[in-house]
Amino acid sequence: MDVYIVGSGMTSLGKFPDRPLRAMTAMAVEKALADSGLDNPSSIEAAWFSNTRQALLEGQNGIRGEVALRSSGISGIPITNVENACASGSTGFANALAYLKAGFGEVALVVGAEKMFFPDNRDGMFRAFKGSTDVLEFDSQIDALLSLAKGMPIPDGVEPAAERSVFMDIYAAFARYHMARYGTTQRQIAAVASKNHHHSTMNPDAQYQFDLTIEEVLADKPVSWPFTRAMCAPISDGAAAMLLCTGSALKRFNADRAVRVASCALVSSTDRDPDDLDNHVGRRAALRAYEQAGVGPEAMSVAEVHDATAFAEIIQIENLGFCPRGEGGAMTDSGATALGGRIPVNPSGGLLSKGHPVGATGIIQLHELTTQLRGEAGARQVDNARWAIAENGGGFLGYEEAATTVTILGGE
Ligand SMILES: CC(=O)SCCNC(=O)CCNC(=O)[C@H](O)C(C)(C)COP(=O)(O)OP(=O)(O)OC[C@H]1O[C@@H](n2cnc3c(N)ncnc32)[C@H](O)[C@@H]1OP(=O)(O)O
Repeated sequence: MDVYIVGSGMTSLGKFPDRPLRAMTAMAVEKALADSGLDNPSSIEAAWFSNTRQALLEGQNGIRGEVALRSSGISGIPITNVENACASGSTGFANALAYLKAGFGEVALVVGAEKMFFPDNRDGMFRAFKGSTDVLEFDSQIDALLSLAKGMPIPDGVEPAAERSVFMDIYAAFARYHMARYGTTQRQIAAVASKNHHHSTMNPDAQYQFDLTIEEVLADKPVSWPFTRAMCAPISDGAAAMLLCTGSALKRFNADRAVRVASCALVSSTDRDPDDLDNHVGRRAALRAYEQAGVGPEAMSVAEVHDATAFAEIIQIENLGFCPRGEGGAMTDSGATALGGRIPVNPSGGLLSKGHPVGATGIIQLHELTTQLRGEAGARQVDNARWAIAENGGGFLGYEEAATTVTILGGE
């Protein structure tokens, strides 16, 4: 059974100390409903609500979805709260898709909302990231990662930032491993950041809309070597919402603007050998999504990948099969992943520059791809976009993200 995206909306992203989670949720839902042509939510049969940190930072309880959606007039229907670290948005999407494909209903809503910026609680703001790891095994897992990275030692005199998310250290260790094994350079990692910052100058919803040259990225404040601040996703507030329906309900919406969901593969990490990148969680998700959709990487027109750090984009374009293993840095250097290149990656500006409100990110990526496939992306529009792919990863377990979703849209 085919499922379609028939309504999509997001808030602008940024640091909004005066904007509570409920207000952002209501803004995103209102936009998605308006986009779908519905003037009220009464035909929504089930909803998924993705959020990772309000329980930690605001003492909210476990019924965030029921609470936040009530002000949008959504109640009485099944509402499922989703927490799967930075992959929460796409996990909600995968579950809504399964519900529709199984025939339980015809119209479903997926919402991701996150409030991360608490200027009066900076310590808590950074500490909350650790909740997306195995906190009981954390020290031994970090030690294992650091030993993996020892082939590329941190240069003398480079100090980490005093305040940072633990994920910047985790991704830095992965990056150093990749540098030692494949010769990836810090400059190539900076090139990803420079490209994505340039893309975000064309995205009015992006948190940062300024250009940064590779030299400016390299000269920014060190966070965790090889990363500077401009190579790290920022602290962001924001929300996104999406209405999905089955083919049988499509006639109730504007079918011309509907976007088909071709596949969606959610997988979790394994105890793989650290050198066995053929079984990397991102690679396994990509292979499964391509198989379900019946297409391969060569068919893709545009991608949104989870660049929580600039290095992450390098390994994920390898996992998605856009280039051979180890050549993600060289592919970035070639310009193939920039707008106008062979396969533009993160035309939205990516997490690095558009922003990364973690529980909402998976849906924000799909919002961008929906906009691209509809031909409505303005200055950042990818020519003749027909197939689009998103990769959304979250948490840390073993030697990889704890969860990864790859979703393919379009093809009709
Ligand atoms: C699987 C996963 O997805 S894990 C990833 C989850 N997300 C994270 O872990 C978040 C990682 N980020 C961080 O830890 C922090 O944002 C840091 C350490 C990179 C930067 O923190 P700070 O130095 O405190 O910077 P701060 O957030 O106060 O920003 C200060 C200024 O730096 C600049 N800046 C911050 N981030 C960026 C960026 N990505 N690009 C360009 N400029 C930036 C902005 O001008 C910002 O100004 P603003 O406050 O008006 O927005």
